[in-house]
Amino acid sequence: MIEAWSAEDVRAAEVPLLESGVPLMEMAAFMLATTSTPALLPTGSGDELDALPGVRVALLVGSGANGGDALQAGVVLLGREADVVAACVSENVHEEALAAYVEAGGRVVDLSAGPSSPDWSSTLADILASDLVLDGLVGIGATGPLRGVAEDLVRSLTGADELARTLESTSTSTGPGPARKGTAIATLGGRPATGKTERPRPVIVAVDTPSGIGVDDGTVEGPVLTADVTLTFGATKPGLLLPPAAHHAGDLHFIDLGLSQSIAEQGAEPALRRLDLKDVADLWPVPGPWDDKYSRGVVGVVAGTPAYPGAAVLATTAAVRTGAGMVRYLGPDAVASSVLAARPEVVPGTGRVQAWAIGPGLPTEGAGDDAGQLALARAALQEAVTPGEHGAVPVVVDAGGLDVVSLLVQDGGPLPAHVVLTPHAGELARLLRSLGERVHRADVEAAPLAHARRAHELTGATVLLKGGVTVVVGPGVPYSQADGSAWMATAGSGDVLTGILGTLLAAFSEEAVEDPELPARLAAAAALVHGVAGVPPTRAVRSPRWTWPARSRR
Ligand SMILES: NC(=O)C1=CN([C@@H]2O[C@H](COP(=O)(O)OP(=O)(O)OC[C@H]3O[C@@H](n4cnc5c(N)ncnc54)[C@H](O)[C@@H]3O)[C@@H](O)[C@H]2O)[C@@H](O)CC1
Ligand SMILES: Nc1ncnc2c1ncn2[C@@H]1O[C@H](COP(=O)(O)OP(=O)(O)O)[C@@H](O)[C@H]1O
Ligand SMILES: [K+]
Repeated sequence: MIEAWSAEDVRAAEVPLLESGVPLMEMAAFMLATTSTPALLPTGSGDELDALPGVRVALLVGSGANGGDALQAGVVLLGREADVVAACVSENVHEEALAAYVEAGGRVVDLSAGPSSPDWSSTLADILASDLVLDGLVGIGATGPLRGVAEDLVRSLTGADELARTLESTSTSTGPGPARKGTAIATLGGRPATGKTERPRPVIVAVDTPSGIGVDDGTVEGPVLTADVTLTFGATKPGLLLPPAAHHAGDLHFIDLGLSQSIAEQGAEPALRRLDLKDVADLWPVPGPWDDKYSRGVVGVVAGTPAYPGAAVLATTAAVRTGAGMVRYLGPDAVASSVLAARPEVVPGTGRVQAWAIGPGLPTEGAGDDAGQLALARAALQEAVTPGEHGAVPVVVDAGGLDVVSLLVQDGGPLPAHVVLTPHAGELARLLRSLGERVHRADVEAAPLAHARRAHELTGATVLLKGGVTVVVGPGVPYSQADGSAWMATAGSGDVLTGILGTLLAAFSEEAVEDPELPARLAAAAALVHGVAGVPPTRAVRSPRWTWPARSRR
């Protein structure tokens, strides 16, 4: 499991180590300089301490310790014969680190006057022509989006038009580095232009965090240099795991520096968790010789209408394939026939269930409901709220079922945490609006955690917000899962998640009702399994070790 900690907690954990003289910056910088470089060496000779003659490195240096890390890494890289330039966006950069860097023979360019600095254009060209860029503009000390010269620099590096002008007006062959091929402009951000031969661009390593992200909340309100790799120190920061900032972090690599223990000693809760394969394996219900179909868990699915029968097929299939003891289907005969044709083991009609999975393919409230599916969904939700003979029943609610939730909350107040809502951003905005909030899809996409949290506060339910990174908020520490791939952005994909989660809730039916934090964990586990199942086969098993992105050179 990855646990992420707020900037404040990380700072507090640093104090005892710094007071006892642990050279945290030097340690961070050494790791930065060694783990960043193997991919820059010819294949097969990737030793972390090899000399790097001819390798060009650009340091983007801000005014705090983040810039200090970059400068100290520069010292190590200079010792390995790399050609290093430090682009400083402030007159006041970390004093000791600068002195050590200058002493080691490093080249410094003062860009503190911004685009009017005499060396602005040539330095941009140097940065673009380098093999490795260390982004040390700002780290956990960031307040708000990038501003001032740091903002100007990142905007210039990521803006194709400006780059084109820069490269036209300067020679790009600056220094002893390897010859570069190709003609088109390489920017350091955005999508590569299709159909063009891109110039090879530097590998970008973010120092601690990509500069300018919301370190604690994952927001992105200004320009950010999208990294290939982020080397984060002491503890993973929530913003590295939360969308939209997570999309700028590249591959995450964690460098402990001995802070984990210090953080644990503070006794605080992490700000965010991410489950890994081992967590899910530990959690997963594996049947034993004493099990029968009822003890494994019965899932009741209310999904699909004659207009959308496929949603019912997908949700029931996912529930069966995830390992439910039994899947019951409730819905119109025409849909039940499709379900049974695909999954003959599904049992149509009513009966006792240990969890409900409701909503895929259901009409939204007011859009007509010939088949009475919304009434079935409402009845299922009542079983979560009002315990029956066998106690309360957990429910996962998706798509059309979310409208029923909104009516129930308006009528009867908060729901228990064993009701798990699984909206995408548009559905969450609609749900929040129905509860009186002024929210649009774009607001949810800009701050997914905050909006999922708001929906949890207003409904009481556990909220799993789907997307490229899935966020889950319940009564405990929230989760963020990023296990799938963009190939999963396809109609029907969410119906499968509903079925998977239905099976997990059925397997842990009583526990999920007793422990209000468990549904969020089960929801995160379901998102992980859904993601792994949705990744193209060659990527299905990802190495837990950090590997360089394929586009790095040599
Ligand atoms: N967590 C750890 O264990 C360690 C942290 N270290 C480094 O120390 C960093 C934190 O250093 P600092 O506290 O000095 O803070 P930063 O270096 O992250 O940023 C503070 C500086 O950036 C400026 N700044 C703040 N917001 C800005 C914005 N939006 N736009 C432009 N400039 C902005 C401030 O004026 C200040 O000078 C970490 O990110 C990490 O890189 C390492 O040196 C050692 C170990
Ligand atoms: N870009 C992406 N990368 C990874 N997963 C994605 C991406 N886009 C969507 N997904 C996942 O695909 C599923 C889509 O679900 P949903 O939007 O409900 O689709 P539908 O309603 O058609 O079933 C969600 O689980 C979501 O997390
Ligand atoms: K940074």
